[in-house]
Amino acid sequence: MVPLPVPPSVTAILLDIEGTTTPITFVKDILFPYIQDNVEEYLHKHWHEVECQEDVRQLRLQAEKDSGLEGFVPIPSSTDDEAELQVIRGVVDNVLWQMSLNRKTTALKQLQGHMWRSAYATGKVKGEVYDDVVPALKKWKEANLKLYIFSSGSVEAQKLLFGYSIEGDLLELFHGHFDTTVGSKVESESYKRIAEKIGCSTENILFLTDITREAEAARTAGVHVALAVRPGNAALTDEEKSEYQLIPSFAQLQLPMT
Ligand SMILES: CSCCC(=O)C(=O)COP(=O)(O)O
Ligand SMILES: [Mg+2]
Repeated sequence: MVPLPVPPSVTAILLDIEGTTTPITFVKDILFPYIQDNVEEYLHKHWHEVECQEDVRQLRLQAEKDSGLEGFVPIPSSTDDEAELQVIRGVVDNVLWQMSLNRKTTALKQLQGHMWRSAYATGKVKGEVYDDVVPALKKWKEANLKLYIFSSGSVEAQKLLFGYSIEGDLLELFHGHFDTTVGSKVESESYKRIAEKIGCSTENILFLTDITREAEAARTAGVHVALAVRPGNAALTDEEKSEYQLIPSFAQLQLPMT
């Protein structure tokens, strides 16, 4: 295992989830099918609740932006009671359409986070993390590094995954969580905003992710980056392999003075 020295300027480690702390298969084979199988029932059950109506309002706002996209599925806008079933059907179809494209819209991610609550709370689902993750996070925290998550999954979804993980409640390891409300993961500005919110410079942050476009955006902002190479992640080109530091395991990161 080739050690990767953490630059001495780094005081915070920012972590992606899917493909970095957690297998892509957990998201694709467990979390997403849970939404696809339960979204219709969930909407019927919670339709008149404030939170659910706010989720639907956000999905409608997103749908207005998406109307020009190929295959776009609209959400009917009737308030008539009789049409309620049709509106719910429209929301279901819109959610399934967005998921078929693996969209990362904030509206979709908020609804998903709310839906996963009961899956985790009832023990139907437990958040998966790779074996090397918890020992490394503990070591980094002991070395006074601050640990943050940046995922397209909503902050609530992130907290559920780590709060109800196969390794127990891991939330105390993290100083904070960021989602797409701070901006897209493929835009440099998002990383500058995160640094501002943490109260540090971008060069004080090391971002670990499996996606080259995210790494590139972070690097452009002045953030240090390394690419997580995990089983089942998308294959990297030779150019990507030569351009980025690669880490198959968090154990590879070597802290200064260790
Ligand atoms: C943390 S919730 C489940 C993951 C999810 O919905 C997602 O879109 C993963 O995105 P990431 O930015 O962690 O790759
Ligand atoms: Mg990822």
